[in-house]
Amino acid sequence: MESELIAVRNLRVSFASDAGLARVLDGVDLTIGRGEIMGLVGESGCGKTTLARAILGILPGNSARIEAGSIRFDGRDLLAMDQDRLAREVRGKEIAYIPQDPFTAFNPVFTIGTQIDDLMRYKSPLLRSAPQMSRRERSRADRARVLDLLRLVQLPDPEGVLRKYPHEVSGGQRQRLMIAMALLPEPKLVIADEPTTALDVTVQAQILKILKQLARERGVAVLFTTHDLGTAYEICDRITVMYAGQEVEEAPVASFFAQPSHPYTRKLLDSLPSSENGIRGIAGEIPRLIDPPSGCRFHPRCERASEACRGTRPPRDALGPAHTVRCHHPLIAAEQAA
Ligand SMILES: Nc1ncnc2c1ncn2[C@@H]1O[C@H](COP(=O)(O)OP(=O)(O)OP(=O)(O)O)[C@@H](O)[C@H]1O
Repeated sequence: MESELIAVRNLRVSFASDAGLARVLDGVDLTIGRGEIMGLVGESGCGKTTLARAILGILPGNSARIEAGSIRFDGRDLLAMDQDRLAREVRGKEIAYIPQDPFTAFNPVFTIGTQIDDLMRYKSPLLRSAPQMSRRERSRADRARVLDLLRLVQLPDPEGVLRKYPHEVSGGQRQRLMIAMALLPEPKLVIADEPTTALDVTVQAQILKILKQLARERGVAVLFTTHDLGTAYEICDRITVMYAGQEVEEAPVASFFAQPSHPYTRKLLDSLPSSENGIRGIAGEIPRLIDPPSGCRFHPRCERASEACRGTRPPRDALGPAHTVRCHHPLIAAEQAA
């Protein structure tokens, strides 16, 4: 792994609901290196979006509670930072966001150009790198950068696109716009939350290729959440697997597919559709997060589970320099790992 950009440690987040307190993140650890593309995978409801939102500092204030943990980003603890400073200096600047549904991210009553100009007024990297520039010079320079980036995300007729309203461009074009807008402030980390689920498969592949290429060229790290292991294989350097609010394995892509160590990772891989097995689900059910299983939350669905798994959550064991697993009975032990 490159040098560390973000380190989430022991993050605990609960949501209050009428049915009780749901422990949605239960002591999550996650590390992403500079310029690294990290995939966050796991079944629906395992906490991927909640983790992404906690990093962005946009958990719903009325129901979510951060109970413990730290999020160190480029030398600062985001959870200890003043909320206004976080909004002014970090969110949308150093950490950018590409949402699942690009349509709701745009305001329907303004042209795309107006919305990009507004973004640049507050988030232009020139505010930092060339503070002496007049506003007019800055907006001219920003406009040139915007057009360059729109060409790089392969939008036809970039000038024309800027004059359009969000409903006048296709879903794929809106998502290309979101990638360009996320990269404009020159962030260090982009959080892409299932950025292509709303698109058809061919457009998905093109967009992911563009995201990967631009992130690589600019040395931007990406946290990429997805249900789809095939997509994670295509674009990620490493993959973190979450199960019911706990991270269970973090591995470089090659080891993830060749040497999965956590039984849940193995089952996720076995559930990929194949010509021999068809589609095989994972036996058992995801636990309720209001009264989750003790110890390792996967133990009720795990054939290898023992008393130890019911009793305590396994520690994070290193299998290799960038490969860790939390399991009392891992499929691959440290001495066998590549
Ligand atoms: N605002 C909220 N209030 C109460 N519970 C919530 C809230 N947001 C999320 N949750 C609960 O937190 C859990 C994790 O949800 P989250 O959206 O983080 O999962 P996910 O892995 O991103 O799922 P998906 O892949 O379906 O998007 C779920 O049980 C969900 O019901």
